[in-house]
Amino acid sequence: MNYTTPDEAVGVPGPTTGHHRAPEPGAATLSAIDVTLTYPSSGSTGRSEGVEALRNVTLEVPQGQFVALVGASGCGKTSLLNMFAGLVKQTSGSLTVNGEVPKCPPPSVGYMFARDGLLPWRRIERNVTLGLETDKNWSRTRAQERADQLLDMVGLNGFGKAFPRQLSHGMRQRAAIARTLAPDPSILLMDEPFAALDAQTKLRIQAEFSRILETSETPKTVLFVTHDLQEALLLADRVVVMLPRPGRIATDQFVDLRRPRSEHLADLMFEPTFRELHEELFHKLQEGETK
Ligand SMILES: Nc1ncnc2c1ncn2[C@@H]1O[C@H](COP(=O)(O)OP(=O)(O)OP(=O)(O)O)[C@@H](O)[C@H]1O
Repeated sequence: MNYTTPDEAVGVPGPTTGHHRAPEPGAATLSAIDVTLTYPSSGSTGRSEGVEALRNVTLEVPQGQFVALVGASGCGKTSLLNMFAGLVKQTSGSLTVNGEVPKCPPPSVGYMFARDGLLPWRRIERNVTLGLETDKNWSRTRAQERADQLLDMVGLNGFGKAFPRQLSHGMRQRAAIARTLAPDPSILLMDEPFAALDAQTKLRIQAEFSRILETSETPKTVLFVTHDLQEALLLADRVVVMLPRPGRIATDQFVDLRRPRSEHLADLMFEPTFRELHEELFHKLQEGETK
């Protein structure tokens, strides 16, 4: 899999990047140019004015790149993901996926939430094939083969006939990864997918996920929301730090750690580059909290 180098990254905004090329609207796989999102006022919350969730956000993710979004609660990370998924429309600015206004559900996009979202009455293999059932290109036999292959890939060989309740949390999360990958989406939008896992399981699944991306036949473009700065640095090509009230981008940092990451994920966090980036971005996040 090819990863875009910092010089190839398109229109990376922010004061710390040193990239000053003006972004071409729609050139990247995921493109948000000067996007503002204000949720309308709601009588139920007693607010007369709307909530400005995002202000003047410009974010371009070229094909095959992995971008992690980090930032305090309420800085608009999920809102941005939802806009790329076609679930929410921006108030102003331009936002495209593969050069087009995102539809819902957008083709070639896999969306994974923090909760595994598995259907409890379906066996694991039938959860994995869920997204293939309405697609005429997938016969029942091929879909079953795909489920077997993916369950094997995420280390759940032999658990296809189990129900979600019979699996541990980490196993269900891995099944959810398999389900997200089943239709082979070229774009992955992931909202804290590993947040609820214990540290050891998380590291294992992160390495597994990295390996899946590294060995994928087609390049995957990933936008990944996390509160975990370590996770962001271990997995991503770029880490984007967002600040709240209103949500905006503070820093867009290229992560120059060696690849493939999956082989030595646990070791990377002891490398000087990792520590320096961690410290720098940690302070950025802290600054945001205190403003
Ligand atoms: N449907 C909605 N209607 C009104 N306001 C909303 C809606 N969804 C989100 N908001 C507001 O928009 C802002 C950004 O929310 P969002 O969920 O995008 O932030 P976040 O960074 O993902 O937060 P967290 O890290 O806690 O998940 C918050 O102030 C939130 O209250």
